Amino acid sequence: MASIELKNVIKRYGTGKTANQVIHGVNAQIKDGEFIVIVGPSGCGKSTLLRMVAGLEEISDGTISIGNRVVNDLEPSERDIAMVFQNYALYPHMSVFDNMAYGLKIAKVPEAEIKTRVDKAAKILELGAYLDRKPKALSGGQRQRVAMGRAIVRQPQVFLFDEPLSNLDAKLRAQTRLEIQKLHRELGITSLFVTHDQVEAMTLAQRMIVMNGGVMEQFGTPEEVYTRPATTFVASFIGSPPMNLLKNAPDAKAGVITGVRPEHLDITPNGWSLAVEAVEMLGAERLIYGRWTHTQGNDGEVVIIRTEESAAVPAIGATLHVTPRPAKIHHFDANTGRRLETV
Ligand SMILES: Nc1ncnc2c1ncn2[C@@H]1O[C@H](COP(=O)(O)OP(=O)(O)OP(=O)(O)O)[C@@H](O)[C@H]1O
Repeated sequence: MASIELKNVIKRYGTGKTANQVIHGVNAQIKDGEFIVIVGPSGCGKSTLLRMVAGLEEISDGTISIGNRVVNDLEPSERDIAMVFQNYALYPHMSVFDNMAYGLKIAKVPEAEIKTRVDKAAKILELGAYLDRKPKALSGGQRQRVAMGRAIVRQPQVFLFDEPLSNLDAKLRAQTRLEIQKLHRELGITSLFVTHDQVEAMTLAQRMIVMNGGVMEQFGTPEEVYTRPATTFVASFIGSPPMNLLKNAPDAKAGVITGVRPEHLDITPNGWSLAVEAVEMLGAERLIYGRWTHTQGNDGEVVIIRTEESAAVPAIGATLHVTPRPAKIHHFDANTGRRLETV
């Protein structure tokens, strides 16, 4: 097992005038045994970051260390990592056993040792009954587990996961998420897990790196990221529906964005005045969309309120008053998007 350190890591594709910088100086210290999720929208650079740790992409500037050893110039095979890909990358003509054993055979691990390690991984992943099958005779979830098994048997210092769950349906994704958590509890191997799915990030991460446009916007526990987002981007990316980010709240100061999550707005006799535009029933809860009544014309700003499904349903067009819970109000600089601690 090992810690991982990223120091001012930069990635450029191309050179000279055509160079395109896609990672803009990422700094992060990952502790030995931590499970870290890198999350962000498509194109934000999360795969590039992971592939630089893996050694599949060159690092343009900065350093990456694994277990106190700078790995910038090391081949992937020298980094003591194992990677699980989105498409599993299994060999179709090999049995499950051989798929898991392949890397060890190449590394000339003795046969008895290979068998011990594959059997142990198969037991952990409940693949024991499938060792003779070919990948095509497995379900998507089972293939996924074989891909993980292949990573486990290598006994690496670090696991790298690149969207490993995105080919699974919603139910299997939720189930595999739990299996990955269990695996991490049992093996305790430092892990970096890339996803664009905020629910996956929130549920799997001990700490998460939120990326946007090649910049690390925040690095913190899911709780920190949710309760104290560092920027308007993080506030709107994590949480569904997203945090209301309001320029026109009645009590707002110029240049300050007021942030409040839909669940932190209470319907009260007085308070912010909104005209109800739509109501959505989501099962256990209801979303109400309201537009300011105090701004002239249509400023495009809609406030979302989350209520319990048992709460009274307002009529479309009715005026609704809501009050944000004082301890749950956030403020952001309208220019930089950064969190303001005092307003
Ligand atoms: N080989 C390449 N040459 C030039 N630009 C690239 C190359 N690979 C990736 N990029 C660019 O780098 C940026 C980051 O890509 P990356 O694949 O890391 O994003 P991502 O966050 O993993 O996205 P996704 O979730 O869609 O996979 C993108 O703008 C992409 O177009």
